Amino acid sequence: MSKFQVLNHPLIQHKLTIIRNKHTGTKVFREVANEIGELMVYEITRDLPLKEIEIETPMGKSKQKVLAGKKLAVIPILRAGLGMVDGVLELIPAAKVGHIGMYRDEKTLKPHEYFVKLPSDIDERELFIVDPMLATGGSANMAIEALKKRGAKHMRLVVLVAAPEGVKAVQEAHPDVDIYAASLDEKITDSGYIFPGLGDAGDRLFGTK
Ligand SMILES: O=P(O)(O)OC[C@H]1O[C@H](OP(=O)(O)OP(=O)(O)O)[C@H](O)[C@@H]1O
Ligand SMILES: O=c1cc[nH]c(=O)[nH]1
Ligand SMILES: [Mg+2]
Repeated sequence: MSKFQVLNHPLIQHKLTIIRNKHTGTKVFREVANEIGELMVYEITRDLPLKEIEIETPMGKSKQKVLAGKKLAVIPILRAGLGMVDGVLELIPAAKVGHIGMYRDEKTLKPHEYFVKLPSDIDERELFIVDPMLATGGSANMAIEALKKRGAKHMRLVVLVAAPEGVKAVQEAHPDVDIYAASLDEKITDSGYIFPGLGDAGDRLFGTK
């Protein structure tokens, strides 16, 4: 069974409340969603490997730590996942970015894949799949399948708001994929939205409603 972890850092929780608020407009929503993405990646990269190199400080030679150069990639699930990418790249600017386009049928809630473009060495990279919302888990599961089909081996799913149903669905289908969320919310409503959630993340990010 994969790990599911809620990142309880006070800054993450405070910022999540800002974007949950229906009175928060597109500009602030976009800024704060990216900030949360950045903070979440800070929290989950604590296990990145380091190596020692020799450098020279103004005082003389010394062995010091740098990242060991593990290859990383950020994979936003379009559209809403785009709202976390810039935040992630603030901390890991050398990461490659792969895109997976997915939309959920409003009636059936079933996901449909419409675009996949990934770094060619996807099989060598540790992937951070980002999407603000994990509701039924259908979109995340289809994105993970699309990645695995193309050779991806190591990936984690990073979401802002998760519903219990979505966490269970991903854990059952992909026990090798750890899930990180800023919140585990109560439920999915009859219309397929997470409650209390934050509404339609894509529409709020891009102002399409
Ligand atoms: O867990 P699920 O039940 O699959 O729902 C979650 C998905 O729904 C939203 O995308 P949406 O289909 O609204 O597309 P958009 O990002 O283009 O708005 C969201 O960004 C997730 O990808
Ligand atoms: O609450 C939800 C569920 C799916 N997609 C969203 O954007 N919001
Ligand atoms: Mg949407």
